[in-house]
Amino acid sequence: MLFHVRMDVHLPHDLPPTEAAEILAREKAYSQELQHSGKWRHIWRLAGQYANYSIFDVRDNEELHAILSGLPLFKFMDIEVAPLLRHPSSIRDSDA
Ligand SMILES: O=C(O)CC1=CCC(=O)O1
Repeated sequence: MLFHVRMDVHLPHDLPPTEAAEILAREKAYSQELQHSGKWRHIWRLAGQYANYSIFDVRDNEELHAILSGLPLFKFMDIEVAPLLRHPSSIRDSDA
């Protein structure tokens, strides 16, 4: 199942820089591992915002929830999820 996910990051201003750097490094590694696995299909920065649009390709809602709640930045994020399905007017044969 494909999901469109928006993540807005709100790092506390009083988070010590070393702690922030450590969390961001873990976030990057976690994200890149899932991108290599094919589950995290796309990640795009929203220009001018500490936010991203991502596309996930996962088995079901439960797997998506497990992935999102495992994000090292999870407690600092607002997350919006939209399930996707093929549009009847799409000219594409697949979602690749
Ligand atoms: O910077 C972000 O948008 C948050 C984030 C998610 C995965 C990642 O590497 O950073």
